[in-house]
Amino acid sequence: MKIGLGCDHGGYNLKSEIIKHLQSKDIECVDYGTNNDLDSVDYPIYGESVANAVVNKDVDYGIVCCGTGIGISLAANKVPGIRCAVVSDVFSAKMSKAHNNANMLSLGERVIGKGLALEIVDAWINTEFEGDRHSRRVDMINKIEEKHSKQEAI
Ligand SMILES: O=C(CO)[C@H](O)[C@H](O)COP(=O)(O)O
Repeated sequence: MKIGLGCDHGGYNLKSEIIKHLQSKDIECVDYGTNNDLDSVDYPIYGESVANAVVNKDVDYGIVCCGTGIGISLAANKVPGIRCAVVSDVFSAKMSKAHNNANMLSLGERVIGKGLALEIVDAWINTEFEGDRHSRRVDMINKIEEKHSKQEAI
């Protein structure tokens, strides 16, 4: 499994811990920045970079972090094909994969501690999409995306 990771300054420390954790499990990580917590940067840049890597299949999944996990997930979710879930508990992490087939996970460094964040990451990585009725609903989300991108082109 290959995971792309990205963050702004507010999520840099958590992203670094997640990379260390994943690498200790021999999971390949591609880091799309940012590279420190001192320089204030704009989270949409990093949300979009990781989202592009996921839709282009450069990586299998994306994990992004900012202060709350919200802004960077909003940016990632603007890229067609991305389902990025902001998660702060283990149950939601599992469900975001099992029911929503989330291909990106977003975490808030200013919201949850490292211990919980790593448990969330493990739960998310180790949960499979259940398909069945959930496929129909994910397809419906994709249809909404298609409908609105066509409207944009008019
Ligand atoms: O959580 C975030 C976006 O959802 C950002 O990390 C946060 O807004 C950055 O704030 P600041 O520039 O004050 O450090």
